[in-house]
Amino acid sequence: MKKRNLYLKTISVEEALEKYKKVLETVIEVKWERIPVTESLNRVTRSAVYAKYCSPLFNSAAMDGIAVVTQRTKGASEVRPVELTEGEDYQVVDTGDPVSPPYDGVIMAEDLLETGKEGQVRIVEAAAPWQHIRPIGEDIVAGEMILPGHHKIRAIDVGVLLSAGITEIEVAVQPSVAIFPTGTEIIEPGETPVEGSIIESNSRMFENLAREQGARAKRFPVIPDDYEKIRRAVKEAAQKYDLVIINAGSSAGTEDYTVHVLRELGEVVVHGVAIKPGKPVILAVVDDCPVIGLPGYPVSAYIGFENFVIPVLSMLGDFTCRKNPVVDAVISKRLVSSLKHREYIRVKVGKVGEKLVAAPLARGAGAAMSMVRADGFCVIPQNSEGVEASETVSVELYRDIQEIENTLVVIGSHDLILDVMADLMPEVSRGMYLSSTHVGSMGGLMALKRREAHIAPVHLLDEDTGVYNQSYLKRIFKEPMALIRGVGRVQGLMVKKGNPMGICGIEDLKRCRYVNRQRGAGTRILLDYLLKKEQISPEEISGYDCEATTHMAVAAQVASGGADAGMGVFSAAKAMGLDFLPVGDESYDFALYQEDLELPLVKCFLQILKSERFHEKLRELGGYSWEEAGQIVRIDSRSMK
Ligand SMILES: Nc1nc2c(c(=O)[nH]1)N[C@H]1C(S)=C(S)[C@@H](COP(=O)(O)OP(=O)(O)OC[C@H]3O[C@@H](n4cnc5c(N)ncnc54)[C@H](O)[C@@H]3O)O[C@H]1N2
Ligand code: MOO
Repeated sequence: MKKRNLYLKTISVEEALEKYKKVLETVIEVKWERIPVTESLNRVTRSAVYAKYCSPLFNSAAMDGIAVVTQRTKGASEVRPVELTEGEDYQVVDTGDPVSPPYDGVIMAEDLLETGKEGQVRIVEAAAPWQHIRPIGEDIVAGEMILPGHHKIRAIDVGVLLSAGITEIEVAVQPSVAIFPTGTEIIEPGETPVEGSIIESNSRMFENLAREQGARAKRFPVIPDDYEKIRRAVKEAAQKYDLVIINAGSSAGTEDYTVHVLRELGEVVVHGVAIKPGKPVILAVVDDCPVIGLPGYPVSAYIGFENFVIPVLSMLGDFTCRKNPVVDAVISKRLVSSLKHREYIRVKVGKVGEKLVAAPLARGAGAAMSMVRADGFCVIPQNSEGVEASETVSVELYRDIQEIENTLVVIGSHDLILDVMADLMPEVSRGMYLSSTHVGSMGGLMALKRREAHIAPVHLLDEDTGVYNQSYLKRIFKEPMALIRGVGRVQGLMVKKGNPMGICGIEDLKRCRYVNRQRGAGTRILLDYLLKKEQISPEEISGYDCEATTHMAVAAQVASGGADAGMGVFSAAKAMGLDFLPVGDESYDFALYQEDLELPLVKCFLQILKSERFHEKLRELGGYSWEEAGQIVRIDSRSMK
């Protein structure tokens, strides 16, 4: 068996960083260069910058009008106007023109009266000395400090530097970063993947993250898992670049060479940090150059970059580490975490009433889409076992709070139409968004009850009446509720193309591997109802306990051969190229408090449901009906008693 590389994961992020910084302080230093001010945006000043010239450079008119000898305007009033003569008492000036002795004040053009004579004006109010004159140095005085050292130059700074006569400035050299993706299974984007190929993506994410920080990044082609090739690349890059990032091969795999290479070439200061995702980070130094090994999984890679690469770039480029705003939010479901590490859980955040609500997304280190969907990270500290639903947590935001406040929070049963609606929301009403989290119909109603969602999409069959949704709202809520009618949709069994198992109905599930939905999902309730009708017990279904949380996840499981059948909507089967055997029609509606019907976000939602654009999309997806979409059913539980 090939040698594995077991690493420690007990050191905290802070300890690891401190240890690394201590070593780096002895080997790296910020480099400086002089550049034109016109190209200095976002660069960092070395030391304080002082004005060369005053601004304004001379006493100047602040208004269009005439520059006057104020002494001669004395006593002017409505009853005793004063007439002034050009060349003697005044001179015509425009805003910004110099005003020099004997002139010592400016009268605005609109305060001048005609006398009918060329070169003469009449005034009815005296001018005070220095009136409407910007004195020399009013804005900037020569010798005054304009910017301090270690300051990131902004657009306004560029303007002021130039007005003060500064054309060149000494700034930190932008750190240069070499990025090496590694892995024999990794192919370049655009190449055709075969089984086992992974399309290279991390290096491009690093490249852009580094640029966002103000560094210069050079991305190299993928290096296969070959000790010698990796060694040569790192050795060479460490001579030429300020920082080297080597991606993947950081953990315990038989072909994870990174740490061995770095040990041979230099010093590995840290391997493994108590952080999840991102554990197998490597912090090393080769020939006085920091070399950081980041894990291969995209989320781990991102978190490793934020926590370790950015601080090192800040040391190299004299940047201040950018910090995302941290807010308090209520977590929408229980989260269990290990005591051993700090965990970064991606969350969607929305504002319902006065509180911010964070809904956790997929936790896997490979779930890059969870980062695309997320509005921030909920950070569960090391030594914490997790948090209960409705507890307050800290969320590090990376989306604008204003956008979050303009987001309709939809939590409940999943359907592909929610993605379509989220796409249409800003199109129908600019600046409005929709975020959806999928926890099943009952989960959605519970979120609504805790006032953590605006809207809960539901499809819950009342087994006694055969009517969908209404009886559940009456039973669960005391408040006046409303049901916005959504779509009718066909539920059915999804099976592999050509139906190789010859599945015809519920009875046939007894002889195949099934993939179920999670407890509380309407689709699962429908299955239970159908099983009961056919007098089949869940134990007779192999895979009854195997759960997926969305229609698409069920369809993907069947498509990949992980299961023979699963239940879901037609559109999911179509999207995954599966055969579909209808078992019934159901109503997929939206529950909310009646008082929320007036919210602008809800009005926009209603508008979408009734729009032709939306119906067109439903037609494309297939398997839906929408005659009643957008109709409102008011449900008042008291009135039924
Ligand atoms: N026995 C153990 N196995 C693993 C451990 C462990 O402690 N013991 N740690 C796990 C953890 S945690 C992580 S994170 C990963 C890190 O793995 P590596 O850094 O060694 O990376 P690889 O195994 O080469 O790749 C992981 C994954 O990421 C994909 N990948 C790699 N490079 C790229 C790229 N440039 N762009 C996109 N995706 C990339 C790669 O194909 C793999 O799917 O190790 C666990 N294992
Ligand atoms: O560190 Mo790994 O990123 O936990 O999955």
